[in-house]
Amino acid sequence: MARGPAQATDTGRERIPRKGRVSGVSGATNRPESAGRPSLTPPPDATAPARHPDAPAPGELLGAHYDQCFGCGEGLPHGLHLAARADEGVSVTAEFTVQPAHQGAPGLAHGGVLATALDETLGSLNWLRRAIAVTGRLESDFLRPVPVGSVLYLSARCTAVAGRKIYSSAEGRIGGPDGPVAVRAEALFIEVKLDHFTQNGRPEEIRAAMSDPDQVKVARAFEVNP
Ligand SMILES: CCCCCCCC/C=C\CCCCCCCC(=O)SCCNC(=O)CCNC(=O)[C@H](O)C(C)(C)COP(=O)(O)OP(=O)(O)OC[C@H]1O[C@@H](n2cnc3c(N)ncnc32)[C@H](O)[C@@H]1OP(=O)(O)O
Repeated sequence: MARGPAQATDTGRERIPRKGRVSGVSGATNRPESAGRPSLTPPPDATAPARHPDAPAPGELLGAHYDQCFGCGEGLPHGLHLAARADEGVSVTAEFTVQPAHQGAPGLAHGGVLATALDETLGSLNWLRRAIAVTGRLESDFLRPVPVGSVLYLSARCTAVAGRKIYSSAEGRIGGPDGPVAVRAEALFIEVKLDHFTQNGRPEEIRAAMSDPDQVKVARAFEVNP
């Protein structure tokens, strides 16, 4: 894989050498396209991801992790309403129909919305491992424009785990599950405890979530991760 001047630090995040920066151009660097890659490559001691014994069988729907989630929640009219299905191993599929509310240019999906669809699909993989994790890094490629009304056929798989770091990749095809790839992403998710949400989320939503028995059930299922 081509590597630019970015160097991996001992934390896995890359540092751009001073001499690599473009001076005199406001906000610009000559950061190469490959700059993000080092932290998305599993370290040598990474292991293969393992499915939780209670993970849904291949073909089963995973269900939303939170009713108000923009990606998977059913409670938001303009959300993506992504419904991920377990696949073999630690992998999932999902479909997303691009709505007029998701436009960037006339008649085309907004790139940020497509990145969200990839992020959500990747995030749902963690349910198969019963790990609570948040996106640390998401690198997306947009290969084809995605028209409003199209169905994006998404698939994602977890590739490796190293401590709290979870490596995964996803792609979205249009025109059918075997159609051309329109978007793809590689991601690094970081495992967190439930208190990541309870300590950082706005209190009114946290209170509402904690008094919703269905939500508490989801949170408990994560907590009994062996
Ligand atoms: C009953 C009530 C409760 C309800 C709960 C319901 C259940 C919910 C269940 C499931 C929810 C899932 C939701 C999914 C939604 C879709 C996915 C999203 O959009 S998530 C949102 C966007 N992401 C963030 O908001 C993260 C913001 N960032 C952070 O909070 C921190 O930076 C965090 C937690 C990611 C890491 O912080 P640190 O202090 O814990 O850990 P450090 O030491 O910094 O990192 C650990 C390792 O990861 C690497 N790392 C971290 N961030 C990195 C990055 N950006 N790039 C490269 N490496 C990174 C570090 O270099 C370190 O590596 P080395 O262990 O030293 O090898």
